Amino acid sequence: MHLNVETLSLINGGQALVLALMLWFGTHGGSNHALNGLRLRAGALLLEACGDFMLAFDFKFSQLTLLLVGNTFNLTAQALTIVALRMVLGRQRRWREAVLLGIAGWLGVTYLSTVDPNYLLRVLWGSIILVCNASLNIAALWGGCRKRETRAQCVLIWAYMLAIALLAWRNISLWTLPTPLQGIGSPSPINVIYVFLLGMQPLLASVGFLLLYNEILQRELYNLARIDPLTGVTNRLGLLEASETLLARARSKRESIGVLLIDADHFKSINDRFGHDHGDQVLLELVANIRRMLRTGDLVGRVGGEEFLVLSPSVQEADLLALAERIRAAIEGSSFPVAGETYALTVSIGAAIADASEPDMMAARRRADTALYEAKRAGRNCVMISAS
Ligand SMILES: Nc1nc2c(ncn2[C@@H]2O[C@H](COP(=O)(O)OP(=O)(O)OP(=O)(O)O)[C@@H](O)[C@H]2O)c(=O)[nH]1
Repeated sequence: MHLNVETLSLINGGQALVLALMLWFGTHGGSNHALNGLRLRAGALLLEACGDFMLAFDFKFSQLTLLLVGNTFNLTAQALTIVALRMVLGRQRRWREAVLLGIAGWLGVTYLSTVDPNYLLRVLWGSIILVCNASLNIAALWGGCRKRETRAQCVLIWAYMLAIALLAWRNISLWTLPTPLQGIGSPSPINVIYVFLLGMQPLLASVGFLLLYNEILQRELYNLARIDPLTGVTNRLGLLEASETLLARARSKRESIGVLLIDADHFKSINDRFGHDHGDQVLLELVANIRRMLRTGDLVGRVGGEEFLVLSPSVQEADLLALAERIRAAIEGSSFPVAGETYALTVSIGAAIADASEPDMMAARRRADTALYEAKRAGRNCVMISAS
């Protein structure tokens, strides 16, 4: 089968246009950085389509117009794609690098076409710009690749690396030919792979964007279901899951887990006196105080209202009591700013140890609850531990 450049460009342009419309109309109805990134990618596809259509109808344009305008479309599309990817990932946009790369690409190609025409060097220069492009995208994706929940990022990094390897292969194979210019259009394996992937590029990159977007949505949903929106700490569901994970780890190490139930004393009076919004601010301050007292590996979550749970792995009773006492004293010693006044807040704490042999954490939670009840009955602002 023989396809000329015009036909290939028409197919590519049509593909990019359809994808641009799908992405644009399929992402309306909301506004956040990831959705805006997808829309920017739609804009880039539209420019790619314009560049391809110019090539498809090249007989309508002069060589110079084709070169200058066509490259402006393509290089702007590449720059927009870099920024769009960063937006989808929630990173800083960094327009400057993307724009500078586009300008360098445009100037280089223009110079090698008009001032000092050299087709081979132009191919090399275009490849260098594409490699820089791919590298900027890899840099944006890099941070997440180590985590298991960012598999789409890893896939995209591999895809960009493969693109760099192919560009290197194509250029090395061209430059090592006795007559490199003739090799550019020859049906060698690398040229066939290159043209095939170049043709699929709008589709492949768009699928990559959607995979990333899907992954980001999954992560947001996961967090929304497990994070308390007011205080930003783990909620009940998150605590339940974390409890099981910690217990499984404790079993394997034959260690125990400390459980603390922390409840603010007379919190209702804050709401009654200052209003609910100020009560919320006090809760935030309370969580910050608790967090400051925890070791790495300890977990704090909100059980509900003004009650918090701390899970502290690998502790004995004495360590747990010391931790609870530190938290209690720190809160008693802090002044909580409320509506221009300072409020002296105290907490009552019920403590319990979950033994590694326990089937789940529920029994320890209940014991900590009983101890908390005793602390309240004993006059509040104190720590009680339950017998295991
Ligand atoms: N501001 C605010 N208040 C909350 C929130 N959740 C629960 N509360 C309030 O916390 C108060 C808890 O009241 P109580 O259960 O009577 O407990 P308390 O006043 O702290 O008294 P003791 O626990 O017995 O010391 C209620 O007034 C709830 O409205 C919240 O998210 N924000």
